[in-house]
Amino acid sequence: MKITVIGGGYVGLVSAACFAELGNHVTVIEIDSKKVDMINAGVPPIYEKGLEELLKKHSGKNLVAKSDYNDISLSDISVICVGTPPLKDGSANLSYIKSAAGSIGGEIKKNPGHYHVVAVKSTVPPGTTENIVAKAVLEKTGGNQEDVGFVMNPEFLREGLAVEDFMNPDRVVIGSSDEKAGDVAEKMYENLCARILRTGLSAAEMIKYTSNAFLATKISFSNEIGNICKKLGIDVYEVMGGVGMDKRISPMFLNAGAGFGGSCFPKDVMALVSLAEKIGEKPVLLKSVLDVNETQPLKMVEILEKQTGSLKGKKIAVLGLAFKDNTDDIRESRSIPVIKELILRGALVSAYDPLASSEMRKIYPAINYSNTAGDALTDADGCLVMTEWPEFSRLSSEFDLMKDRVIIEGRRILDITDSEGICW
Ligand SMILES: NC(=O)c1ccc[n+]([C@@H]2O[C@H](COP(=O)([O-])OP(=O)(O)OC[C@H]3O[C@@H](n4cnc5c(N)ncnc54)[C@H](O)[C@@H]3O)[C@@H](O)[C@H]2O)c1
Ligand SMILES: O=c1ccn([C@@H]2O[C@H](COP(=O)(O)OP(=O)(O)O[C@H]3O[C@H](CO)[C@@H](O)[C@H](O)[C@H]3O)[C@@H](O)[C@H]2O)c(=O)[nH]1
Repeated sequence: MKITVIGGGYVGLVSAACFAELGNHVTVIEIDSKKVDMINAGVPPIYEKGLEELLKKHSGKNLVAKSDYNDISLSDISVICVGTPPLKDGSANLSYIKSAAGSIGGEIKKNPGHYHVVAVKSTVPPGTTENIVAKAVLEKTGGNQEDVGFVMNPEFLREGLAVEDFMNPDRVVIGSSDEKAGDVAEKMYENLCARILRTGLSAAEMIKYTSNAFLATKISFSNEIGNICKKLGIDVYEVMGGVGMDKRISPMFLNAGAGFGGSCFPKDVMALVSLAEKIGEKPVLLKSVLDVNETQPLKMVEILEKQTGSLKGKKIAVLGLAFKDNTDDIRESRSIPVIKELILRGALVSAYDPLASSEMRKIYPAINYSNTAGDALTDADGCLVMTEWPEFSRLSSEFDLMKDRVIIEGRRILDITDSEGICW
């Protein structure tokens, strides 16, 4: 089928490449012309495992990028994948969604009699597809509801594993305004072996927020238990290993340490808090999830300073800048508040990340960036491990290069014994 993907970022580009791999004809509409050129040249603007291979295979054939919205109503479905970043009050900024929906509506108007589905894949608060997207589209089409259907099809991929997650989803949720619209959306996935859940529009929107809030809650819960365990001298990883063996709990997302970063968990929990407060609810638990996550990285610096004494003038190696492994994305990375605190306390930061140094340089141009973990560790008075990069688990003799072997583990990734490193 013919699919138009609006927005060529993490979700849009990965979805577009995977839809092409599934045998569809895909057009990506992206307002950033640099990204358009890169996509058409088969070069991914972001790092994501497996994406380059898919672009090389499909770009210029059944995957094309462009900046204008012309002719999109000739495709069967438009899938909106633009950003929904947080506003100052924590609520989701829906201006990109509104603008994309208006542009789609303008094109649908030019092609009467051709049925087109508008699907939202971006994470949006309940009611958005119906009250903002459909409204913006129908305003442009003059209220013609015959030729258009609406779908909310949330995306659950994780960065770093995006292609794999897209191709092997636990479920595909399709919320729709009516059966016909939902059937068109379901067809996009027909070559994928996936469990499909059909719901209403608002339920699909809420499933996405609730999934992220629940996963973030598991992490903050593990961090709180980890902090208690630490005071009691108990290994929280041993504890959570046992807890996660209960099928009702599952072992996933119970890793304590530096807390959660990324463009989704912090933003989506904040948006849910903001939404709850607007309708007169007191989201006590969700607020605590964010509170625990804010203090967690600073705890690492406090533990470090307890070991090293004053950080003033001390060289501190920060291993890992990306918010998680296998990505160059530093959005809400826990390294950001940690580096800020280290600088405030007078430390000399020496950072290393396999992919994300150039991104972090935009925020902290004055700290030292090393080309290897060994360089960052040489003569260091202390080390903080911030990202679960697999290459860090193989580090060993590199720690001998430190002046003092003070290692604070934020991700429990190192293959060193507990007596050598301090972790949750
Ligand atoms: N990043 C993830 O892992 C992930 C996973 C699931 C869901 N989501 C959700 O998906 C949405 C997109 O996230 P992302 O990380 O891909 O964002 P992103 O910022 O990487 O990409 C958004 C893209 O949309 C483009 N854009 C903005 N307005 C446009 C317009 N009117 N027309 C065409 N292009 C436009 C931007 O230039 C940008 O390239 C968000 O709502 C996010 O919460 C993200
Ligand atoms: O046990 C854990 C697991 C993860 N993390 C941290 O949590 C953050 C998020 O990790 P992850 O969920 O793997 O990556 P994201 O790409 O942010 O994916 C989340 O956010 C996406 C955007 O909404 C969703 O689509 C995914 O389902 C959801 O997992 C990272 O900083 C991890 O280091 C922990 O601290 N402990």
